[in-house]
Amino acid sequence: MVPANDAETLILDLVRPVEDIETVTVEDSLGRVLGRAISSQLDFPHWDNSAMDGYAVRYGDVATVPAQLTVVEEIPAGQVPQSTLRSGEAARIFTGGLLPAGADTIVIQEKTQRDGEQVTVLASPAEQAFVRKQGSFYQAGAELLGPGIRIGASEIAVLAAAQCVPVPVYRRPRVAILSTGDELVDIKQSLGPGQIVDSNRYALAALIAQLGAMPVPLGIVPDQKEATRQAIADALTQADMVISSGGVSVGDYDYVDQILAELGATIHIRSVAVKPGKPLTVATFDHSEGDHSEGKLYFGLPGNPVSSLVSFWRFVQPALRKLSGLNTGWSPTFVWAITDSDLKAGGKRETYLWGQLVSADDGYRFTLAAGGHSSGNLVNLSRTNGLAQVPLGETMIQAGSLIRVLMLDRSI
Ligand SMILES: Nc1nc2c(c(=O)[nH]1)N[C@H]1C(S)=C(S)[C@@H](COP(=O)(O)OP(=O)(O)OC[C@H]3O[C@@H](n4cnc5c(N)ncnc54)[C@H](O)[C@@H]3O)O[C@H]1N2
Ligand code: MOO
Ligand SMILES: [Mg+2]
Repeated sequence: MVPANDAETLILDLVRPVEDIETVTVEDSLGRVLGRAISSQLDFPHWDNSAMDGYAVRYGDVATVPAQLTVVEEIPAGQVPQSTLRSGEAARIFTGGLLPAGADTIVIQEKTQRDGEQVTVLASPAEQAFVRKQGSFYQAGAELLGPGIRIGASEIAVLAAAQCVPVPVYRRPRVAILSTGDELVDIKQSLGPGQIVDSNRYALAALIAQLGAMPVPLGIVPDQKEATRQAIADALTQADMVISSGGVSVGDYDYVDQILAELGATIHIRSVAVKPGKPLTVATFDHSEGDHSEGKLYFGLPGNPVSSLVSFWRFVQPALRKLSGLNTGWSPTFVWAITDSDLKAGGKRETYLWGQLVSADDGYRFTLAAGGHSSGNLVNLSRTNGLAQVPLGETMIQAGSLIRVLMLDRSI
C-alpha cells in the first residue's frame, strides 16, 4: 500500500498535460485554462483620468486654501477636454473623465463650494490626489495573464478590457468512464435480484465536468476478460485519460489489472494506504503499440461508490487538473478545522470521514455526517462538503481537536 502523499506525487509525475490550443469567445472562456500568455497593446489606465467626481486643478493653485478658481470646462466620462488648464482655473470633472492638459490633481466635490463660474477649494488635497495615471496599473506589451491559469470572472474582465478576442485555451481533456460489474444496470432499467444502478458513472462524470474536462461515459462492462480488454482498448482510442470503477480488488472477477498488464500497460500503483479507497490501480501506456494509448494515464478506481469518489477527490482530481494544463494548484485544498465529533479510524490507512465543514468566527468547524461511514453508503455522503483526515497510525481524534479537512468543491 503506497502512502497517500507518495501516491499523489507519483501520479502527478506521470501526467502529460494537453498541449493543443483552441480558441473560444470571451464569454465561453469561463472555467477554461488559458493556453498562451496574454498581453495588451494598451496601457491601463489608457490615459490619465479622474477617480472621483470633483474638479481637476493645478496642485500649485490649491496648496494653500481656501483657493478660488474659475471653472472653464466640464468633462464627463467619455469626452475629450477642449482646454489646457492655466493657473487659477479648474475643470468640473466626473469619475472616469479624462484629465485636461495642465491639471495634475483632483479635488473631490465634497471639499469645494460652487458659486456660478467660481469654485472655492476648502481643503488642500495631496499632490496628484485621485488621478489614475496612464499606465500606472499595467504598461502596454507586458504580460497581463500567463498560460496555465483557470479563467474566472476577474480574468474575463481583464481579457475583455484588453480586447483579447478570441481567447486561446487548452482543449478540454476527454476522460473515458468505464463501469465494470455484472451486477450493474442502467439508470432506467428495473432492478432484478442482486442488481444495482451504475451510479458511479454519473458521479464520476459530474466530477470530471466540474473540473472543466469532458466526460466520455462508455457504459457498463461485464466482468469478463474479453469484454474488459475490448472496453479498455476502445476507451484509449477515445480519451486522454481513462477511469474505470470496480474490478480492482482481489476477487476472482476483478480483471482490470490483469487486462491492463496484457495490454502492455505499466502498473505504477495497485493499492494505497487510504480508507476508503484502498484498491487503486494507476497505470500508463507508455510502452504499448498503437498510437492511441501513448502516455495515457489509467485509473482503476474501487467500485464501492464512496471509495470511488474519495479516490477521485484525492488522486484523480490533481491529475486531471494537471492534464488540463493548469500550472499550479493541482492538489486538493486542505483546511484546518475543529471537529465537533470524535473521529475513529483503524490506524492502518489514512482515513477520510465525510461531513459538513462550516466557517465559524474562529475558523472552520467539522461535523461528521450521521449514519454509517461505510464505503457503500452513498446516501449520507450527499450534502457533505469535507473529508476529515485521520492520519496513518491514529485511531482516535477527540471532539474539540484541530484536524485537516479536504474541501470538496460544491461550487456547482
Ligand atoms: N478479500 C478482500 N476483499 C476485498 C478487499 C480486500 O482487501 N480483500 N478490499 C475491499 C475494498 S476495501 C474495496 S474498496 C472493494 C473494491 O472492490 P473492486 O474495486 O474490485 O469493486 P467491485 O468488487 O467490482 O465492486 C465493489 C462494490 O461496489 C459496487 N459497485 C461497483 N461498481 C459500481 C457502480 N458503477 N455503481 C455503483 N456501485 C458499484 C459493487 O456492486 C460492489 O458492491 O473490494 C473489497 N473487497
Ligand atoms: O478501500 Mo475500501 O474503499 O475501504 O471499501
Ligand atoms: Mg471486487
